[in-house]
This record gives sequence, C-alpha cells and structure tokens, in this order.
Amino acid sequence: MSAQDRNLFIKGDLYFDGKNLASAPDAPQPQVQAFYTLLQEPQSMNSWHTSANTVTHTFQTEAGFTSAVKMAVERIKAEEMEKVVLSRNSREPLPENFSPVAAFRAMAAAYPRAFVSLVSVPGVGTWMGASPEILVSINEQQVFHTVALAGTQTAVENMADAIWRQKEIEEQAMVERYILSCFKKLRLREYTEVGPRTIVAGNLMHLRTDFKVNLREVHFPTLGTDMLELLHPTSAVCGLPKEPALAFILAHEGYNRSYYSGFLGPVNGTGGSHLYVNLRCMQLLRHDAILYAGAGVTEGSDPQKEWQETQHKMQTMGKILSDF
Ligand SMILES: C=C(O[C@@H]1C=C(C(=O)O)C=C[C@H]1O)C(=O)O
Repeated sequence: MSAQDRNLFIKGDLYFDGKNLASAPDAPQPQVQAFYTLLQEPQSMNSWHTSANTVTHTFQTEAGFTSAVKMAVERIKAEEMEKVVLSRNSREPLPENFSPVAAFRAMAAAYPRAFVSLVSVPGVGTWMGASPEILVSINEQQVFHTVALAGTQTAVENMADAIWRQKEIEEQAMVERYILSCFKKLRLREYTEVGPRTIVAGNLMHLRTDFKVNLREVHFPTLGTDMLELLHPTSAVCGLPKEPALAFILAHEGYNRSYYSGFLGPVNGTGGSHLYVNLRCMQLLRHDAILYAGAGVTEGSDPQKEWQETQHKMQTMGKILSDF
C-alpha cells in the first residue's frame, strides 16, 4: 500500500437491507436520483471514477513470481519467518458491453456467501470484489466474529470428500495460533472456537476456523478496534511473524498492492460493523480490469503450484468478466 491509497470513510446515504433501499434523512436528493437512474440503466465505465495513476501499474511475470516464491521458501527454511503471502496482479481487457452495475449483480448471484462490493470514489477509482474472509465483525446481537482462513484447493463436487494436505493444515493452523495470540495479548479468555471446517468460495475451497465472543456476556467495548489493530495485515495476506514477512513483501513482490488485501465493509450501521479482507477483487480502469491474488508460502511450497493458485483465485473475478 502506498501513501495515496489512504483509508477512506464514506458516509452512508442509502441503506439496503437485502430487500429495500432506504435513504438517510440528510441524503443529497439529486445524487440519490442519479444513483437510482444508474441502477436502472447500467452505464459503461465512462461514467465511473477511474484512478489517475493508471500508468504506474506493473505486472509480475510467471518467472518473477516463482523466483520470489523460491527465495521466500529459502528464507523460511533459514527460520527468518514461518509464512509469507506473495501476490501479483494481472491486466484483463474489459468486455465491450461491460457495466459495473451488471457485474455487481452477476457477482451477487454467483457468490451468495461472499461479501460482494462495488466501490467508486472520485480521485481513487472503482473496485469490485467477492471476499470470502471476515476480518472483524460485530453484529446487531453484539457478537464479535473473526476467522482463520487459509489453505486453498479447487472445489470438489461434494465437500465431504475434501482431503487436505499437511501443508494446508499447518498453514491454516498458523493463522489460528496468531488469532489466539492476539486474544492472549488482550487477556481475553472467553471465546468460542469452531473448526477448522472446509468452506467453498467460488471455484475454490479453504479451511476456516470461526472465533466468536458474545459482548453481552464479556465486557470488552474496545474488542473490535483492538483486534482490527492487531490483525491487520493478517497472516492470511501478509505472513508470520508479521514484520519480516512484510519486509519481504515490500522488497520482493515488485508492485503496489493498492487497496488489494486491505479491508472494507459497513461500519456502525443498523446491522453492526462488518469488515472484510479485500480479496478476490479487481480494480476497474476505462478499458481494462486489474485482477489481484496472492498465495501463502510456507516451507513446503512449490513455486509453480503457488502461481497456479493465484490464477485460480483470479478466476473469481475472471469469470465475471468472461460471462459478459
Ligand atoms: C491472499 C488471498 O487469499 C488468502 C490466502 C489463502 C491461502 O494462501 O491459501 C486463502 C485464503 C485467503 O485468506 C487472495 O485471495 O488473494
């Protein structure tokens, strides 16, 4: 992330509860009307915000990515770190008749369990994605929730048939241990832990452990913000320990992640606050989309397989583009 990719807090003018759109009392009416028109007549990219820094995008080659993975495995074997998540981006031309609103509808239909988003901000640009990963959430019943999500393989027809290799089991357990160490740091002892279970995310499966805290029973008003601070960037997008993994990413990834692997979601709404990791996402330019994906590298990583894993992850957005 660079200085220009700052945190943005966008005030809600319209609220959607899954059925109806409601307008906030102070919502600016001309903009609200323009938004309703946009929903009825999906527009091409010309009427959406695109970022000013389009010429600075760099794209890593397969050779560049796999050599970075090789180097990471050596550093892990030398015990400089346990895990590092290396990512890359890729440019895809936008289909002739592409429209962000139609793409959003397609995402919502294709990925009903994901957090689907379409965000367009002047001077920043337009991003969309279907994230499978909660970072921190507190629902209307005051239940805090976070997950340890890691390990990836292509989805099998019957989830009960999923078999996980030791590499993925260990990789996910590392994320679990990290969350537990955060709880320990905060001296939080009352939580529930369920998993790891196999979950499906688009064309892929992951291992997920759910951690929950009932804030009506446990007095911890700052748990959400404290955990957000400790978790981000999580070991699912950065690595373990955090500092050497982050230094390795900055030195060897070779491109700017921008808002990929950051977090987004509604905050302090009637349904609570739900922040998701910005994964399985793409940035929309006038004529192209930039897709982003990463893979967790551990001692047992095979560089070629990690490259393929990023390709599979990019398919979440790739499929939305190719279905136009
Ligand atoms: C880094 C990504 O995904 C994360 C990394 C995973 C892994 O390494 O197996 C699995 C799920 C996500 O936590 C991504 O989608 O780009």
